[in-house]
Amino acid sequence: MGAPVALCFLLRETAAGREVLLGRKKRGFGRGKIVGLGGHIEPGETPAEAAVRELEEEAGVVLDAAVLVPAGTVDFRFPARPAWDMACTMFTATVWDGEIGESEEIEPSWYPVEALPVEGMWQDADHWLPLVLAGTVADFYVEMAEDNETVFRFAVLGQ
Ligand SMILES: Nc1[nH]c(=O)nc2c1ncn2[C@H]1C[C@H](O)[C@@H](COP(=O)(O)OP(=O)(O)OP(=O)(O)O)O1
Repeated sequence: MGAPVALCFLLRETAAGREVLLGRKKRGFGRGKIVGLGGHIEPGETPAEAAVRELEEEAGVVLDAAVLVPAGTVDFRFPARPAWDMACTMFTATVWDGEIGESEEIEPSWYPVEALPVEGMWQDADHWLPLVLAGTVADFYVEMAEDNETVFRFAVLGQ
């Protein structure tokens, strides 16, 4: 299993349809890519606690762990670079506080769920993110190719 990370997708209803909060990574791993908000789970933290902490650090979002809705997991594998392997626990939330804003790490933006910015995301995101946002709770498996960019294998393990 890879390093434990937690992500939380905020969802809001607008006149134009449902939108999800994603962010452009400004530094570090995946720099330049549009990603889910979240990050590494620190020792002693639950995935929900990590999601709450990361969303505040990255985008000023104030969440109550009790409102997080479990949304499955993704096992990210990078066989050519195993140090990048990550075991990701996901949540969604429709209730939060705080003023959403940019941090040194992430530039957050709302995107229509029906028109995700897949061109700017990791190439695997198109396989699992639409399912997650449609409410499918599953354990996804993503294995990247030698180039660490294209998808070698994708599987939905449990629903
Ligand atoms: N193949 C992949 N597809 C994808 O869509 N997101 C991926 C991915 N592999 C990793 N990620 C995401 C999950 C998570 O949002 C991010 C890794 O977290 P970060 O490196 O941003 O962690 P932290 O916020 O803890 O950063 P630091 O504080 O800089 O360590 O990369």
